[in-house]
Amino acid sequence: MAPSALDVRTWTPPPATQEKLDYAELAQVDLSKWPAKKDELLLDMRRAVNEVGFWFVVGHGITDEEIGRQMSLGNAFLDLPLEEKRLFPCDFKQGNFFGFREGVRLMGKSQVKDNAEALNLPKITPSLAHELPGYDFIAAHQVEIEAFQRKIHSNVLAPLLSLFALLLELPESYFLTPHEWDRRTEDHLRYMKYRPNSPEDDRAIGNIHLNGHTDFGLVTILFPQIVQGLQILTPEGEWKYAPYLPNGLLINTADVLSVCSAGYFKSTIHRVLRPPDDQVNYERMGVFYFSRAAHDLELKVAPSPLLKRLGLYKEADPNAPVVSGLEFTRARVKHSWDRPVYGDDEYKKGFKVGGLEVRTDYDFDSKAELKRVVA
Ligand SMILES: O=C(O)CCC(=O)C(=O)O
Ligand SMILES: [Fe+2]
Repeated sequence: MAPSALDVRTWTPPPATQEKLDYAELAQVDLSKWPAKKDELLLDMRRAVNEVGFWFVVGHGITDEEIGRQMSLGNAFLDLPLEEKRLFPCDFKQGNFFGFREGVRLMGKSQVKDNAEALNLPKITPSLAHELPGYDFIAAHQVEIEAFQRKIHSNVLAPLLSLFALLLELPESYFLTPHEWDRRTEDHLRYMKYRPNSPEDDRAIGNIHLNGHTDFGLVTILFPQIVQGLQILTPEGEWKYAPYLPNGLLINTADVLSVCSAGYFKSTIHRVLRPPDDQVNYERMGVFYFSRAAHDLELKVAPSPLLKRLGLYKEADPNAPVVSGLEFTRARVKHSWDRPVYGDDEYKKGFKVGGLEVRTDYDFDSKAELKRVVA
């Protein structure tokens, strides 16, 4: 019998690396303290966001089985024939990231193509039904994908957004209300797979599978990744590997939260390298949830008492055009992805949307330069 959309082979994780890598020391925030031990959790969060800008969330209630099942679904989808995956490509001309992203761009000045592919799925909710890519495979698994997305939203995103607001001494609902489940946002669940490169290709691209970058939304949730490669730029200006923590969700703050907090929450720079030798021949399957700006969010500094005391608050210029979350995100995606070469010189120039200048050059050689950027 021909395989049907309902047949999903169970994905099995490759073995952990035995190599001694230089790992970042990351805080762990236990979300089972939410909301009963809110004050304690706020202290934990303050430490986590101010240290590296990447931290682990534990006690979130999402099981290994649920995560493993999503890895299996993502893996099965990305193993479909290319013609099928190509049915609903991301419309980069419009800065629309929903759909399939093929590994077609050339990496910098090399002749090597991007070795990663991804499928980005909007929240499965009526207000965004028109954005859901119409694959039979997704339709066949829609109910469980929606349930997983909803669980991420209620168990992880909602408490985090509330805690960000409380840290800024804003009403708890400040970020959450515009990003409630049913509201239109550019959030997406992503299945992403890097396929092994030949040693020659990796040499040609300096072993970099994903250039240094920041993420475009409020916060990114990375499900456990056993195949090493992700590196974080620490406040000391050093690239350190993100450790693997079973059932720990890796969290990082991103551009929109940085704009809304005048840089109090840093948009953390990270990149992905060729895996260590004992994992280099495995595919690197990943599941992520990218929280992105609500369509109607105004990109401006929040009127936070903390930011005011720190001298970071700046009232928006009443004559400057208001940039919406939708405009910002679409411009950001278009700038990054609507180009044949990944990370070319045009890309590195950054771009402007409304009165907002967005920096996109995170390729450095010297430690001094790294330090300047993260300061
Ligand atoms: O693959 C990873 O570990 C990170 C991917 C990432 O940073 C991104 O897609 O923005
Ligand atoms: Fe990223």
